Amino acid sequence: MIIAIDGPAASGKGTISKKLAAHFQLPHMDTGLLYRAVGYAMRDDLDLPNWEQVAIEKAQTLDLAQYDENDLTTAEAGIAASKVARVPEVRAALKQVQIKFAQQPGGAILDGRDIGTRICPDAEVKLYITADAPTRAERRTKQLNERGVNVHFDEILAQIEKRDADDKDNPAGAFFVAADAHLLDTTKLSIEAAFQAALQLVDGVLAQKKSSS
Ligand SMILES: Nc1ncnc2c1ncn2[C@@H]1O[C@H](COP(=O)(O)OP(=O)(O)OP(=O)(O)O)[C@@H](O)[C@H]1O
Ligand SMILES: Nc1ccn([C@@H]2O[C@H](COP(=O)(O)O)[C@@H](O)[C@H]2O)c(=O)n1
Repeated sequence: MIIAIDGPAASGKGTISKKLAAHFQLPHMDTGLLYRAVGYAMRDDLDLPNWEQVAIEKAQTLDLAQYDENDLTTAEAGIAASKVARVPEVRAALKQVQIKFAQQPGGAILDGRDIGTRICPDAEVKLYITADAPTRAERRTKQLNERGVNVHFDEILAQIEKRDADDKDNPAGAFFVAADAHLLDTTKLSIEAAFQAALQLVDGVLAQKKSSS
């Protein structure tokens, strides 16, 4: 079974994906980390005249295991990720990694921006997790502050809104709600309530598929 989970920055898709993965005992891939790793690897190279070619080479030779997740989950790495994500050949290289992960026996859960629309268009279940931008910024600010990173709500909100807009109008991307995705707005939900709502949606789709097969 493949579960595809998409949504905007800091919407809680990773949190829900990890909990669903534990529940269904499926491997999980946070595909944003792939783009973040390429962005982080490019941190000193993004001003080079040939930065796109350098990014393509880094994506084609990416070994995610070589990166520390703390380095990848910074606001700066998110901004760099959004930039390299606009290069079609970077997306093509990372698509191969994602498809290989999705096709392992028994299935998988992947979360990102284009999982239901492009990477796994035939996924059994597709969820689109969202929350309003101030709520997402508040959660991300709290997350970074708790890690000792001194950021303010206003700057994080501005970054999230810019990243959402850039991702949505990325001509190389496919960040939109898949026609067969189930929408879940977590703005007013606790983590546990959001997980239970997601689980209910997944169970509902699986029950419907079982009864019609
Ligand atoms: N429903 C919720 N209520 C409160 N906090 C939440 C909720 N969902 C997630 N969070 C918190 O918000 C932060 C961001 O969540 P998470 O990393 O799951 O988002 P994401 O969509 O995967 O982010 P990214 O865009 O970076 O991939 C985390 O600190 C998480 O614990
Ligand atoms: N499937 C994906 C996943 C991510 N991106 C780009 O990476 C950025 C960081 O992603 P997070 O999920 O960690 O926030 C994101 O803003 C996108 O630009 C992507 O294009 N496709």
